This record gives sequence, structure tokens and C-alpha cells, in this order.
Amino acid sequence: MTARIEEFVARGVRPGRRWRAALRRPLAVLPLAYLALLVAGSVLAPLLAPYSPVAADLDHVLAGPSLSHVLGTDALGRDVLARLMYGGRVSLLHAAIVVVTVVVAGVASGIAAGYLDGWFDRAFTWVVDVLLAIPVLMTLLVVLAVVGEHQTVVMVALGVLVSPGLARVVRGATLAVRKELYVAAARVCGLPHHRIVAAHVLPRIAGPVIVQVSLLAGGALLIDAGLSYLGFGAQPPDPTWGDMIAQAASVIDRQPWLLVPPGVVLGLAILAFGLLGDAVRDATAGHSPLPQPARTSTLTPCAEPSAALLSLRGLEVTLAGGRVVVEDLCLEIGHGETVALAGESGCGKSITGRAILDLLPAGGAVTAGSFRFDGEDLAATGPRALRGSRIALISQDPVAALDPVFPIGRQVGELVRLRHGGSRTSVRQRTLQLLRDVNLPEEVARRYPHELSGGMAQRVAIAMALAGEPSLLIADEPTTALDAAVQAEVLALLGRLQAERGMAILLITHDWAVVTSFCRRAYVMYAGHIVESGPVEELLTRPRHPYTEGLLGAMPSRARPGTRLTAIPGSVPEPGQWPSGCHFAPRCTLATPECSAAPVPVSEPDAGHRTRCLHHDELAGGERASA
Ligand SMILES: Nc1ncnc2c1ncn2[C@@H]1O[C@H](COP(=O)(O)OP(=O)(O)OP(=O)(O)O)[C@@H](O)[C@H]1O
Repeated sequence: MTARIEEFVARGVRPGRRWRAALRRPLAVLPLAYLALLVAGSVLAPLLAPYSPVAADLDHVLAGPSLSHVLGTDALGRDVLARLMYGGRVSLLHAAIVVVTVVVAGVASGIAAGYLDGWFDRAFTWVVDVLLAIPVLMTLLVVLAVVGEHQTVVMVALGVLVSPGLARVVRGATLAVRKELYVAAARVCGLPHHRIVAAHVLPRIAGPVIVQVSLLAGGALLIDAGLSYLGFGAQPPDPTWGDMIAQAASVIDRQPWLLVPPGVVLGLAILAFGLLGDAVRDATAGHSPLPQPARTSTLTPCAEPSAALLSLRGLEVTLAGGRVVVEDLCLEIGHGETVALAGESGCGKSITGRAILDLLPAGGAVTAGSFRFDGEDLAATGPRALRGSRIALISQDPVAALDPVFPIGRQVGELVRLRHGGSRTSVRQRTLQLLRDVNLPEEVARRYPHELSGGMAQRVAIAMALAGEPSLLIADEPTTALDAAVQAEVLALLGRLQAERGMAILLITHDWAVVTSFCRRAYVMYAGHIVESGPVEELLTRPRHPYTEGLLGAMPSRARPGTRLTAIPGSVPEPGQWPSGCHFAPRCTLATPECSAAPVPVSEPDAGHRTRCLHHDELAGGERASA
């Protein structure tokens, strides 16, 4: 727990502060200043250089540093300082072309592959593997032989050849960020992909990208100098640093000093890029993502219309590896109704909620069933279009659903702007109103997620869910992580908002105390099946399934003084290990051979009260429950 809090704190350190602190260190200031000096000297060379880079002074060839030639002259009496400044224009421009190419080819493709996943990612991995197998230098020599005179093309080719390495890094970082709960939350809220990438993915991967790019920039300078040294670079009389080194090498026995200026300038430039990368790495340390992916679903057309807000019929959900985790699930929620989906851990409650939002784990899909929302059959489009606007989600871990690097006001405001548009002032007003609606003070807008308590974070999550004015809110264990007092406050808040806005709520929980205090109707789920459903009052007084009866028997609030709480023997079987027929049969005291012989049909012994039990008559009246 402590580690988790520390993780949140570390992740929540304000990025602006971290960057400013990192860039104030000498190891960042000095390289930055040096690179700025190089760029300024090169760009302003026509104004600042003391001589023309090609003006020969044959009376002063191979001269050492003097007042007239600060860095001396070369074999043709040309001023070394002037040639260094003009040479920087070519060398730095070439490095910039390589960097831009790498960023466009490597970063863009890496983000696309990591974010989109699926076939694009597979194709990307294949192409990157092929490109990585190509020897860079050999290929570059071939390019030089073909288009050697077009230095820009050569540099673009170099950029393309070295970009797969960066693309792989970017893909990995994006893949990790994509699995963060707050990215899933942003998708639930209906943010378009480009906005999610810009707001949540790019800031998180910027650190590793800048580190890689700074190292590549140094590498590009070195390769450019190498090519010039070999005579493949910009042709004389235009100076380049590599060409100056080559000329200095040819007269090293007569004037060794000539090697010093271009060698030192180039070496320090490469070192500066490396140090800058280190500073950025330090500035971005402490960001470690968590997993949680998603996939689309397929639905069949609804057989009959339904007046309910949400109607699921015969839903089957299969996860990666072909594991069926939800089977033949039927569920209805009326407009403005509060319904519970209750059951032990591992029964498939959360997966059902995620199927409704089309947010299943990678490899998961709805493999059978139909889905109708507000009279609309979603067989063709799936529920994705409803996310955020018509259906919203709040989860058990609200802090993880908030982006740690942005203040709350910005995160809520982003959704308000998306849903309602309008001026900055109106977005701000709506944002503050939403915070007030969930009983939070306005100053929370300036806070970061790690500065909130669990209850406050859950209120923020509720405010974000409300931004789209949804008709249905799926609340997945919204109070499990909170203490009893805060739990009651959050439930009271949900109840008030539900009454004020006429919003339906599907409350996923294993806590019967929450079900009884908050919901009118409940569905009881066991091992992928809905085993019983009906009004909460009836379920409490006359359970029609032994599983519901067992759960109620374990409720401390129903225990009689002097009696022991009852517990259901055994545990929920894993998907794939479900028994045939009734999934509960091995744990059931009423089980007979017929229970395991064939799938148990759903029957409706009382109006609106359904059960998947052959022996429900033996439970009717709650005799056993009260015995
Ligand atoms: N991301 C996932 N990858 C693989 N299997 C999963 C994943 N999420 C859930 N499952 C499996 O699906 C089944 C149902 O899980 P689900 O989370 O829906 O249960 P639950 O009833 O909501 O329990 P809990 O209250 O503990 O979340 C479990 O067997 C679980 O192991």
C-alpha cells in the first residue's frame, strides 16, 4: 500500500517543476548553452564571421592562433574560425534533417503502432524487424552512389534507416501508457484518439523520445562528419566540420593545431547532446505505467424491441485464449433505475460492465447476444459510440483513472469542452459547477490527483462521468476502496445525482449492505451466469436461488445474536472449469443429478423475480434463509 502511495506521489510530481529543476542543473545548463552558441554562431555566420570561409590568405598558410586569425588558418590560408562557423551551418542542418526524419518516421509510426495495436502493430513490428536487419552504413553508401550530390536526400535516407530503433522505443512506451486506466477512462469519456494521444500519451512518452532523439542528433553529427571525412559530404569549397578534420589530418605533421578546433567543436557538440539526454532522462524518471487493455465486440441483432434503457440478451463474453467468462446473460435497466449486479469476486461482474462499454481486455470480445440502448439496436455499431455521452463509468480505483500529470480542473475541463464546447470562460464555469455538484470546493480544480483523498478522487471521477450528462452510469465497486464514512457520503452523492438527473445506475458490487441501501432491483451473478434477479426486497426476504441465500446468510447485518455467520463452502470456479449444468451445483446443498445433467433454464416463479434453479420451490418463503 505504501509503495502504491509512493508510486502515485512520484507519478504526480508536477512535470513543469520537474523539468525546470532538471534544466537548472549545470549538466543541463552547460550543454544547452553550448548548443545554443553553436546554432547562433552558425546561423549568424554571415554577420559574425571575421572572414569569408573561402578567402585564401596565401601569406599566412597553416598559421597558429593570432590576433588576426583567432583560431589560425588552414593549408590555403583560410580563416579556421570562419570555416568552423560556416561549416556548422551544413553540419547542424544535416543533423537537423536526420532528427526531423527520425521524429516523423519513428515517433509517428511508433505511436500509431502502440496505440492502435492489432494488425497495424503486427505490420509495424514486421517492417521494423526487416529495417533493423539492413546494415545502415552499407545502405547509405549505396544511396550516396546513386544520389550523392543531393545531401538532403542522403540525410533523409539516413534518418529513415536509423528510425526503427526509436520507433520500437516509442511503440513500447505508447503501449504501456495505452494500458493505463486513465487512458481507458478517457476513451470511456468519448475523447477522440488524437486528443487522447496529444493529452495523455505524448506527455508521458516525451522523456524517452527526447533522450533518444538527443542521442541520435549526436550520432547524426558524427556520421555526417564521417561522410565528409571520406569525401562523400558537401563538396568544396563549402566547409563542413568533417571536411575540416580531413584536411587537418593531411597536414598533421606540419600543423597539428589545425585538428583541434573542428575536433573539439564536434566532440563537445556530441557530448552536449548526450548530456542533454541524461538531463531529460532525470527529469522524466519516476514514470512507470500500469497495464489494462481493451477491444471491440460483436453483437447480433435484437430479436424484439425493449422499452428499457439498457437491454442485454443472451450476452456471451469470451476472453483471450477462448475462455468464456460470461454466458447467456440477460439484463435490463429502466430509465432512471438503480440496479445492482452482485456476486462474489471473479463471477464476471466487471467484465459484464466492460462489455457494455466495449472496453474488454485485449483479445476479449462479445461472442454472442444482443444489445439495445434507449430503443436502439446496437448490433451494427456496438456500444462504443455511447461511451462518455450516453454511458459513463466510474471505477474502484479513481486515482488510477486520473492522469497524474494534469490538474483536476484541466482534466474535467477537457471533457466539458469536448461535450459542450464554448468559450474558455463557459468551460471554466461548467467545470467548477460540476465540482460543486459533487460537493467539492472549487480549489480542487488546481490540485493534482495525488493531492486528493480517495473520497475526493471518487467525487472527481463522478464529476468527469457527469460531464457528458450520461443516461446510464456504470459504477464498478465505487466505494470498495473507501472507508465506511466516505462510502456512505459517496453513495448519498450518487443517490442525489441520480434523483436530480434521472440517470440510471448499474452498481457493480459484492457488498449486500450497499445493494440494500442503494438499489431497488438486483441481479445476482455466479460463475458467468445471472442466477437470480428481482426486487431487492424480495431477494432479501424470499431468495429463489441457494447462491443468493448463501450470500445473504454471510451478511453480518443479518446475523442473529448468538449464531454463527454461514459461509458457502468452496470457491467460485475459474472460467473454463465451470461444471456442466448448474455452475453452482458442486457448492449447493440442494443439488441433485438433474442439476448437472443439462443447462438450467431461467424460470420466473413470481412476476419480475427470476431464478436459474430447479429447486427454487424448496427455498420459497425464505424458510431456509430464516431457519
Ligand atoms: N484482463 C483480464 N484478463 C484475463 N482474464 C480476466 C481479465 N479480467 C478478468 N478476467 C477474468 O474474468 C473473470 C471474471 O472477472 P471479473 O473481474 O469480471 O470478476 P468480478 O466478478 O468483477 O470480480 P471482482 O469483484 O474481483 O472484480 C475472472 O475469472 C477473471 O480472472
